[in-house]
Amino acid sequence: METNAIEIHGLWTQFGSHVVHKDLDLTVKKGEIVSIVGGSGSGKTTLLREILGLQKPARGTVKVLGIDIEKASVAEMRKLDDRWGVLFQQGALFSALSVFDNVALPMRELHGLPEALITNAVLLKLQMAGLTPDDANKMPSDLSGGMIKRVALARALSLEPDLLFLDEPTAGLDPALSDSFVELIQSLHDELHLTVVMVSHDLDTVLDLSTQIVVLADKKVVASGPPEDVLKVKHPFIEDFFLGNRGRKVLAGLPHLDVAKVLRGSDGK
Ligand SMILES: Nc1ncnc2c1ncn2[C@@H]1O[C@H](COP(=O)(O)OP(=O)(O)OP(=O)(O)O)[C@@H](O)[C@H]1O
Repeated sequence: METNAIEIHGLWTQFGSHVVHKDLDLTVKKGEIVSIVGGSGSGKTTLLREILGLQKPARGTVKVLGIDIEKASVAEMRKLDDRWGVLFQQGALFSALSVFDNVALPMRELHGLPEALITNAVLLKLQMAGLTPDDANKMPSDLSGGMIKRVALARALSLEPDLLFLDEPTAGLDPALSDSFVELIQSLHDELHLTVVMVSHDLDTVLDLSTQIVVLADKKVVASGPPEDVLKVKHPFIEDFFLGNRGRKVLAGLPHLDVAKVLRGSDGK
């Protein structure tokens, strides 16, 4: 059985003459919570789209759960679709469908399961995402931003994926909602043994959740590994993003990261 959830080798991405990724390599082991970080335009979302087979790289190979995305047959891609759940930045609920029908949609589309089974599964997914059975009959227009994210998460979990992709999961949430969403992702990861891959600009989310941080810069992965290792890599983006004033404050609240002690020790704060 494969131990890697994702393996990318020699990936090039080009739009016209604009090279976004140049000979990029990346490995994600199963069970990790991975954050992809990088400056604006560094190609984070594009990389996510290439991993999901929504966009074709100019060169290189992308394997997800052992399947080469480019060579995959329609049947293999369908199987992969069943094994991953995706939460895109624009929550993307169908506005004409109730919460229940939004969450049920992937099950109805892919499996033709009996309705009684779907009902039980939808209620369970809603509960997992911190919603109540009463929420099932609501329409998306009745929901707050935080609830929309939770419904979208329930839908991403609908086919019991092994892999969960999240694009900016806490964007647009206030700090309290963001914290509870982070806790939710953590507990889902722990309970369901998911591999989670997310793109995030949010330092708190990245440092609270990640077991692996992947830094995109200079058209490739310049650092990848546990947070305490990545924070020690000397690179201008890493220093700006993690070790500026804001980053130091967040790190000071996370004593489990050794690097925080190192930093506090190094400048006496
Ligand atoms: N379909 C496309 N056609 C042309 N250029 C594109 C296309 N998609 C992305 N790009 C370009 O590729 C680069 C990477 O874009 P991408 O959205 O992946 O970056 P990002 O790291 O996710 O950025 P941000 O943090 O701002 O969301 C950008 O310069 C973008 O303009």
